[in-house]
Amino acid sequence: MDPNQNQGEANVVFEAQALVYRYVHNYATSMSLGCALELGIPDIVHNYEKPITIQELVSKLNLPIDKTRHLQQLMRLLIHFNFFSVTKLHDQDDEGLALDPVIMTPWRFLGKWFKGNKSTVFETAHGIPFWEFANRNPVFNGRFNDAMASDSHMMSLVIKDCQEIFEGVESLVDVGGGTGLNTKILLEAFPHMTCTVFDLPHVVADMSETRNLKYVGGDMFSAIPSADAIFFKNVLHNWSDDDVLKILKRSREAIRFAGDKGKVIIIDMVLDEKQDRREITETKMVFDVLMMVLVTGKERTKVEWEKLFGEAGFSRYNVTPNFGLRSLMEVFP
Ligand SMILES: C[S@@+](CC[C@H](N)C(=O)[O-])C[C@H]1O[C@@H](n2cnc3c(N)ncnc32)[C@H](O)[C@@H]1O
Ligand SMILES: C/C=C/c1ccc(O)c(OC)c1
Repeated sequence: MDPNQNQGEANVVFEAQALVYRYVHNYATSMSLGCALELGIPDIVHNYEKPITIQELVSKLNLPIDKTRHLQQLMRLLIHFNFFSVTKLHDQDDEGLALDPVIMTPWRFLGKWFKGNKSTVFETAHGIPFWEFANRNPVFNGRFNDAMASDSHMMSLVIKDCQEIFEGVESLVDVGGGTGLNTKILLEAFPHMTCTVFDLPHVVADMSETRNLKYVGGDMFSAIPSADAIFFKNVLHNWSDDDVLKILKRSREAIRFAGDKGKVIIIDMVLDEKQDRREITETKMVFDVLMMVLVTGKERTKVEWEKLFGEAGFSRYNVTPNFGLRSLMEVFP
């Protein structure tokens, strides 16, 4: 037998093993990252006046001195993954949510769900759907809403790049607007606007309103308050095509009296395997499956979005990409 051929076969096997090891142990990266956040490492590294040494980090963290080399191991992994270049981890407090047992447990039920007839994986694991769970568990509800709000820093960047999209708008409803941080940021840039944050009653209970910021509790499948612009950020990817169609039809009704000014503004992911870098597509596909596991949602390609807009009776739309993972879509009646 040709010894080279044997070696070739061995290589294929070892390559396959390395690939499987890499992904089957992916959670080690998540958990190490979670540990760094739990210990408050990003803030210490960021606030230190010069590059920090492991010894200094150990003493800042008040860790037992014999943990020094283990911290070195943890940090080597995280630095290898670039988490500490350009203060990436600083000011981002939403990653913790992904490691919450409420979010992680359903993954163990994915196979069972495939074979069963529950509508979501989350329900297979927890017995009730995601939004119902949030409604019944104030602690998780608070944690989830805070994590969602921490993504709002992207809103100031959106506003900076998309002034003209909001300029003619006099009234806006932020549907599924959570605790309202996105809307507050929008109102800082456009103080003449009148905004309504519309979300489930348990999310908007006890929020303090101002002259031009109101909170309304309700169900977007029943009715959406009227305005010039209906805004959805990170909402439609939570829902199936049938559900998005219903929500879009409600949105069309809500802008019925706005005339030429009426439009729907959507910030969500657009899958684009051809244009996006491989890692970006990877992250979007992970979110796609995450939406399948937690709720009844999915991520969509431009063609899939377009089909829904058409079916809901809208006549044209445009897409502004370039917000990292998210794009902004304007949809017109
Ligand atoms: C993923 S969060 C997005 C929050 C916020 N828009 C943001 O970008 O951070 C989805 C929101 O939809 C809300 N939601 C779920 N079902 C709803 C319904 N039937 N009617 C109105 N809002 C709903 C949830 O309570 C949650 O605040
Ligand atoms: C861990 C991340 C969870 C998450 C992120 C974005 C969403 O829209 C969402 O809705 C259920 C959940």
